[in-house]
Amino acid sequence: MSYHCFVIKCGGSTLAALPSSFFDDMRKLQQEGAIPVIVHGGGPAISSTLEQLGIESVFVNGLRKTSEEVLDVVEMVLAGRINKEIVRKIQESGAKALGLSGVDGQLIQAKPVDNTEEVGWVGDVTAVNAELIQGIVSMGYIPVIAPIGIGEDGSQRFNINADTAAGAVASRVGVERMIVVTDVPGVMKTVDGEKKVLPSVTVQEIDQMIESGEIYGGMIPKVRAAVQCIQGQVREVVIVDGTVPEVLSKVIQGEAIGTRIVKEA
Ligand SMILES: Nc1ncnc2c1ncn2[C@@H]1O[C@H](COP(=O)(O)OP(=O)(O)O)[C@@H](O)[C@H]1O
Ligand SMILES: CC(=O)N[C@@H](CCC(=O)OP(=O)(O)O)C(=O)O
Repeated sequence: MSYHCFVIKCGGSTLAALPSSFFDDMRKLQQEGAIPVIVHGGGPAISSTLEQLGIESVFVNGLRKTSEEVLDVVEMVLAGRINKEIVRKIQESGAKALGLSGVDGQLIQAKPVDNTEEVGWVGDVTAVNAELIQGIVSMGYIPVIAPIGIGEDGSQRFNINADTAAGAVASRVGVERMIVVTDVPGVMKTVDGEKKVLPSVTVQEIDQMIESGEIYGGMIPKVRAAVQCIQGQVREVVIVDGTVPEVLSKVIQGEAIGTRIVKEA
């Protein structure tokens, strides 16, 4: 795939806070020849809809325990409301967007995770229909992908963590870069009693920080997906705060922003 193609993972933590200028920046980059592919989350919206329905949210190691009932809500919220909200915002900026979930065109094929008895219908990605993504971008549309996977038999749906899904799409489409947009300015570490954003982290530092508990919760699947990506073709993964003005352009221009996870020399 094109050298200029990049995956943007938009976290549910920050979607509502993303200013319209974020989407204007995306349109500008596309006009300049970059090719954005979006994979989005929506964890908080799923949890609040479940709460309205009187269903408790349970997480096992950061993954939502997904019963058949929960899976219906996950698909409804991610592939429905959240996906269309992002499509609308991109269209409002003047760019073309096409929303789909991993079920459509068998975009994200998945199999049950190993600890399925604990977490239920949560999936790991087995294949990505990269040709479909290439087709959509060649027509000038920005693909907006909800992280629902489809099993090999074509009938079973799976709930996939959005960071994991974004990492798999980035690796398998063979993009240059993945930008993880979230609600913190990057991977943070307390040094001499002061919380600082790390400009870059190595795979070894990531392992140590998970071990020590300095990286926890929702940051764990992000750094794990980043590590997986950079072991393939992806050159760098950058974790940034989506509310920083022109954050996408800044990352692409190589400005010192957020936390970069790059291949070690
Ligand atoms: N070392 C760390 N640096 C920054 N954030 C961290 C770190 N460890 C854990 N976190 C948590 O990870 C959260 C981001 O993950 P998450 O809430 O799942 O976001 P998203 O919805 O964008 O995927 C941050 O808000 C923060 O609470
Ligand atoms: C298996 C699993 O945990 N899936 C996630 C999918 C959404 C997601 O990952 O959203 P964020 O990016 O906002 O965290 C969930 O059900 O919440």
